Amino acid sequence: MPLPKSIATVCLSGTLPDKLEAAALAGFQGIEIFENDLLTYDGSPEEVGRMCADLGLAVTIYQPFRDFEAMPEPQRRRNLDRAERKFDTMQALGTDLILVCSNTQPATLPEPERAAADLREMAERAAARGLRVGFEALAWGKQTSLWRQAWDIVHLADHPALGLILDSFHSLSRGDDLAGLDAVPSEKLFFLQLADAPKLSMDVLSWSRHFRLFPGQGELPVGSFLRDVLRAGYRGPISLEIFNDEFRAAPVRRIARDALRSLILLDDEVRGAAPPAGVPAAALPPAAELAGFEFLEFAVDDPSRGQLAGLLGTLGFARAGLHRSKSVELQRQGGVNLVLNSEPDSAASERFEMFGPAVCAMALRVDDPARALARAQSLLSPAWQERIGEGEQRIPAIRAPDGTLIYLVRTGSDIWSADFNLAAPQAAALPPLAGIDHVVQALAPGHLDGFVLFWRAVFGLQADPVWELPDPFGIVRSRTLSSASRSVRLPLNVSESRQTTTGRFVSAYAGAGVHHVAFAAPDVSAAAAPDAPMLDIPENYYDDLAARFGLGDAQLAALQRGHLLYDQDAQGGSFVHAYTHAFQDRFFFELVERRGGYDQYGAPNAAVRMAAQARQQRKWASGKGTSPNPINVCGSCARGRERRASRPCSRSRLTSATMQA
Ligand SMILES: O=C(O)c1ccc(O)c(O)c1
Ligand SMILES: [Mg+2]
Repeated sequence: MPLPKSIATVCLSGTLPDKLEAAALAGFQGIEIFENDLLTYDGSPEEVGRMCADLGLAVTIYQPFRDFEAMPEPQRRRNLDRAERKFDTMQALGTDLILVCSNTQPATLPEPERAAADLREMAERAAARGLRVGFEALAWGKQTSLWRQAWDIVHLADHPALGLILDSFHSLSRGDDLAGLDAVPSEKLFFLQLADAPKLSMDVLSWSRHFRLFPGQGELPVGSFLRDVLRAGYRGPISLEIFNDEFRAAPVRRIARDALRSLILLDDEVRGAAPPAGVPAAALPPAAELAGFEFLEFAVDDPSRGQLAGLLGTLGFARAGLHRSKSVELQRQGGVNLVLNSEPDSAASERFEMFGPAVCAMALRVDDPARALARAQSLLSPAWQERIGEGEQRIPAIRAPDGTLIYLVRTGSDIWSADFNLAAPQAAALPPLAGIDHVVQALAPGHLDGFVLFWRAVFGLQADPVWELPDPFGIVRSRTLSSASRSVRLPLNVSESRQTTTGRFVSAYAGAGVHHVAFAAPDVSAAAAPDAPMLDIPENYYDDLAARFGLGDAQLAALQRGHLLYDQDAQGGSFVHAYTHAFQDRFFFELVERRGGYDQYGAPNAAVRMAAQARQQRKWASGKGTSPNPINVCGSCARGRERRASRPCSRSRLTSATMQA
């Protein structure tokens, strides 16, 4: 049996009914009613209680009750009167548990005995109505800020209707752990709130109120926290309490689904390898073993298909096959398969019509597609059944949060000969590419955490901490996901600015999508044809390289000649890479060579790349230079519709932003 799952209304956006409906729809069994959500709602607590019951949601807790314990008179008496009124509210809502968070008032007395006496009195009054009181240490509480202090008070008060509430954020943000929790009788563990967060150095109150994340999105050891709580005998609901500015501004159903996905994953992780005694083992199918990308698929129309094939040709790609029945071709270079799809009335054409040329699907090599699909479904990612023609094979698929199709291909299987007329292999013009090294996605603001969770949960990828990359027109935040074997690497970029290369891509594309694809080249300096449209890198960059790494003149000259960028890691590994110009101001390609176990992405070079792209973009926009890819972009709104000169932009004047080739 999975643990019962609950969520606090404060995690979600919208009105109280919106929040309740979204929580129920996602599949939660319980809801914490956050006081502010009730105070600002214009229905009675009875109505709210009925709404919850109709939606099948148990009201797990009413919270918070603030600044209660250890106050001098006359506040002490007033607080007890206030408690009685909240008991009325609880009874109307249909919950028996209230959360008292530790007092933050400067006037709180430093007397645990007084705190215990007050909480005992409150619990006595609660018990008279069949209600219970749980005490939680806020990390910034005036006298009580650690769970052990809260427990000492609860222990001292010694009332059956008074217990302890644990909140992972308050403990983990302080670097505290749960050593000693075994000594707390399990019936005294009244409730458990879970929250993750990125590691930030800031005051803990602001950190808590704005930057909490769902478990699995941040960097706190929430899994081992939960494991310890279960070991101590807690068997109540696990409840999310996330204060996050982005979540409160996002569509409520998306966030509610992310929330439940995070708890399903956490529940599974905790019960996976070594479930605490008496807790049943995990039930999710294990994550797939990934063996890289079988292909990426681009949505194109006929003209852009030819143009894209042209650009790919400069990197040594050649047409390796045509689909038997559809307007689809396979471009191949060594171990890289790219599918160009211009079939009308398909998922690809739908994407193309909305956004212009774009990656519409990726195929991952997995050890067991059926198991990978079952895991995805358990984690709230339903199967996607793409329309297929008669006699064509069906490849299991799901959709990423941005709608990109993710095909699940059995490692080592041949998916090509059945549906494609394959050309006889030709002598390659350039040394073969080893494969797809990484695929970078640009996300709209507010989408990073949801994407991280999706990839971590469904495919078991690991997430690195966030990097901040300076674009000339704003900051790009980047977080990389990768499989343990590093066969799949997915950096995710997000930018608040619409002017950064990430921001311009996202606004042109009206959402998220693949922004660049990096190919693994055994020798980057030989991986592009002389006519490949490679991004110019300024001389200053090479001067700095010489200074930073002490490279010899010949090596520097070779790097500069090839428009190559360079990085080294502390272990002596190095990275040589180069970028193409963007295709139709959308996505671009990178060639990368990893030497000596280098495991990063050349982040120190990102600023140089983004500045070069911005410079190139301006050149084209001002009519200087020739874009390798003909495109008309609307100067003011930069939307995808403007890809065709013949179709004027509905939102503003169409300007020919780049020269026609
Ligand atoms: O930020 C707060 O005030 C607050 C209130 C109630 C909680 O349970 C909590 O963890 C934090
Ligand atoms: Mg809490």
